Amino acid sequence: MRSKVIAGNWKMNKVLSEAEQFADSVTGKLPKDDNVEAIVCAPFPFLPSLVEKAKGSKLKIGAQNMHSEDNGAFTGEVSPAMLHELGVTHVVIGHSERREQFAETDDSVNKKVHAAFNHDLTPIVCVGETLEQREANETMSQIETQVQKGLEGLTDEQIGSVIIAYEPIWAIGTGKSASSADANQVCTYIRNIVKNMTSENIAEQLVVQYGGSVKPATIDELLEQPDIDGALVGGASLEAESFLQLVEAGTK
Ligand SMILES: O=C[C@H](O)COP(=O)(O)O
Repeated sequence: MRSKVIAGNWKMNKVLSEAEQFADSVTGKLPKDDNVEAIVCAPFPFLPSLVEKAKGSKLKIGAQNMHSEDNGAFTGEVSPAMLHELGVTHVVIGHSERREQFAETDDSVNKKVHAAFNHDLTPIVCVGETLEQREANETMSQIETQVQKGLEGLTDEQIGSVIIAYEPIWAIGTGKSASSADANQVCTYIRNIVKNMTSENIAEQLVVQYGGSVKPATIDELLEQPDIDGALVGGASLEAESFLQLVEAGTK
């Protein structure tokens, strides 16, 4: 059985003291259940302190982006090796905000996914359609392109350990979540794309999350769906109490 994976994506929020307070509030209270994983993907300056505070707890710490190269003349960038040495375990790749505002493409996403595996980081690969694409019935073709290109050239074993986050762009930060049935339909489709790219059983290992206005009040219904294995959560992951409720939902 696949574990449920609840990942908070703090985006560009909090200052270090608030991040540390959050870690102090949640680390001792996370459920011991092995069937749920809890991750916080935080801004770069918080990572060393959060990794330290999460030691010995169930909380894992992720980054929200990285460069695909190991090092070089890339002013302002952070490499996968830097993240790995800090003790970061996960990295969000290709979030729609990065695709839209920082010109990330399926090609750069693919390079970063390979780089993540080269440095023992688990990539959380974001895919999703705009409202215009949904209304034009282009959701599935958009998702198919993003998944196929994003995972191109990976081994079956690597594909089986990727986390894919399905995040319809119109649902992000809008308070307007996809219905659980609609979200599940796309997550099933993602699993089928991966089934066609890999050998037997790999797609069954794949963790597919839903993201987009997930709240403690809506997570149960989402996690009851057969192909939704967790959530990538922005706003509702910022408060310790709400994050704990989301992770608790993964134990049910
Ligand atoms: O990465 C997280 C998503 O962009 C969802 O953000 P949200 O939960 O604030 O809608």
